[in-house]
Amino acid sequence: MFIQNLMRELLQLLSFMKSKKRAYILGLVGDGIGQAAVLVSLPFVFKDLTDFANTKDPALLTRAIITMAVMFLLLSILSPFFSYIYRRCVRELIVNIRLQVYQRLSKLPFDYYEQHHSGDTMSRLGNDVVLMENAYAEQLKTLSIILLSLIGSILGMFAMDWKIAVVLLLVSALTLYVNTLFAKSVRRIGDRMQQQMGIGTERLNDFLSGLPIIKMFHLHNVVTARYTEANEEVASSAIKQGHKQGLLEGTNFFIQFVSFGGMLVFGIMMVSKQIIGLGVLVALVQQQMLVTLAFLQLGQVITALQSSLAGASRVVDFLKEPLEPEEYQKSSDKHQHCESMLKLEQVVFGYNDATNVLDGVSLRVEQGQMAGLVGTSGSGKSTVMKLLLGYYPPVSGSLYLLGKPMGAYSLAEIRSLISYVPQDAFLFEGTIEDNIRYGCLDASEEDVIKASKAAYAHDFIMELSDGYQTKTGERGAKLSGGQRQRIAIARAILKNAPILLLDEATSALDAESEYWVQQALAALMKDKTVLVIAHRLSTVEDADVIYVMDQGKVIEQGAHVELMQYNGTYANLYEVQQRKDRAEQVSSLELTERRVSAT
Ligand SMILES: Nc1ncnc2c1ncn2[C@@H]1O[C@H](COP(=O)(O)OP(=O)(O)OP(=O)(O)O)[C@@H](O)[C@H]1O
Repeated sequence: MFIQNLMRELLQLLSFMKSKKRAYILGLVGDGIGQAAVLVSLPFVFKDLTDFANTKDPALLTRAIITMAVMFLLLSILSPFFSYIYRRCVRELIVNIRLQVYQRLSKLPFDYYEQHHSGDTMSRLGNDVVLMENAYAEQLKTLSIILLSLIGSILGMFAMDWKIAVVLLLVSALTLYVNTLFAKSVRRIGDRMQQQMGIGTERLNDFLSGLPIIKMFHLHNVVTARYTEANEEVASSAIKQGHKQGLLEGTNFFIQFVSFGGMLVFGIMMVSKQIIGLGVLVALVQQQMLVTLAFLQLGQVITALQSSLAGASRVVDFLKEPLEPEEYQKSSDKHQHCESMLKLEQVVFGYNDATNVLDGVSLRVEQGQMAGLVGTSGSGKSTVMKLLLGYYPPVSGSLYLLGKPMGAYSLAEIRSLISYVPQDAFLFEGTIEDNIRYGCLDASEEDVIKASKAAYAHDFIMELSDGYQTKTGERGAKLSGGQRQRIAIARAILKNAPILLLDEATSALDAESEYWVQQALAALMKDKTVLVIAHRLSTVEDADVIYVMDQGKVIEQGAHVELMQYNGTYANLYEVQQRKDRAEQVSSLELTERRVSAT
């Protein structure tokens, strides 16, 4: 069963080579034959030399010298050649696998990213692919040399004396059995260790992305303890693995010591009774040592291969993750039409089967209108955006864009119709120009500058040391929150999609930054159909229509004045926010007065 599984996984590993499989096997076996041939021929050379010492027959000496010369010549010419062939295949394959992992990562459905920690994925791109590379480049090569020298040595033993060869083979079978017994549990520990390393990477990732929060809340000890815990678990598994390996090696040594000792004693007795010659005994001892070494290495390489196969199978699993379909979910209403630019009709949706996060939501935004989406935290506002972006299909109900059901579009088309500006403006590592151009990759330099001017970003960009070529740093860390937002808005302006989804930033910007961001947003919204999630209700006071959400339902809708007159949830929320704003203004005034009087 173990051997079957091992073979299945090895074949799976080889299947990745696809068209390069033959070249890889040729290189591997060619290199293996070169190295194994030298090892296997050495006992015959020793036999000839020993017999020459006894008989003084010069033909034996000549044969020994020619055999050695041919073998070493083969090794020095052919081995580097074959080694180059298979190493090249491995390098190309690993680059390709990394690319496949990366490409799959970018094409997975949205819920994959929400369900999996980025550290786990980093671990697959890093640790697991390195383990896979080890399997191709090192362990399979060692395995091929071991197996070839094992086969050669066993055949050599039979050529010397078949009866002794049978006894030695039985000992070898026992060693192989013990090795496979150990390898199973080492594999289990290897699997666990890979998972724990993944958790360690997740925690390291959290540490790096959350560094400002860690410093602010003095969480060093907490996060270090979490990382140490993951690290200690890896260490404990590594110790267990080391313990098993030690036991395996000890057992192997014991078996081989007994067989080697027995071989020497019985061999000398047979030589003294002239059943076999001294040359044959010397060659058999050599072959016995080779077989011993091969089995010891076989144990080690199978153990190491277990860890690599565990890594490889995680990569294989990842590459089997279903991709996001190119088409949006098909529905029977594909040919229906509606007058609105954007519409949700009785939409029901839940992230899992247990609860509905949206429970029959209906809303519409007409061409050129601005609609606000407000409500308590967790009421489902961002979920509405995710459905409009095609990240998730609804359980029931219909969504329309530009008068057509979303099912009439491909996902790429849906996303080309929409510009989405999230709360946290994300910038990629690279220059400011690159970041703006992501809105439209064909845009000229003039277009980029025009969009930046419209987003009130041009002036501050020109004040930076390298202007548009300034590096943004990881996630835009070298820029302020307001600057990041204006660059993200310039990107959206460049995209020029007819529908705009905005998630208003809740992060406190200073009054000046906020002013410029508002100006940039006004430029972005011009002539667009806009749906904006508003956390400060004052931002949607001028909206054509406001939808108030609560627990996955739209509970009120209308213009600001109408909703205030209705005196329901919206009016209540508005009053609460006004009181809060007034209280904040008073306390900031008091603070300023205290500072003035203190000076
Ligand atoms: N990926 C997810 N998996 C499971 N549940 C989720 C997921 N995302 C959101 N939810 C749940 O769905 C509900 C609605 O979340 P949503 O983010 O849409 O609310 P929201 O109104 O935008 O809240 P906020 O104003 O705080 O951003 C919440 O109960 C939330 O816990």
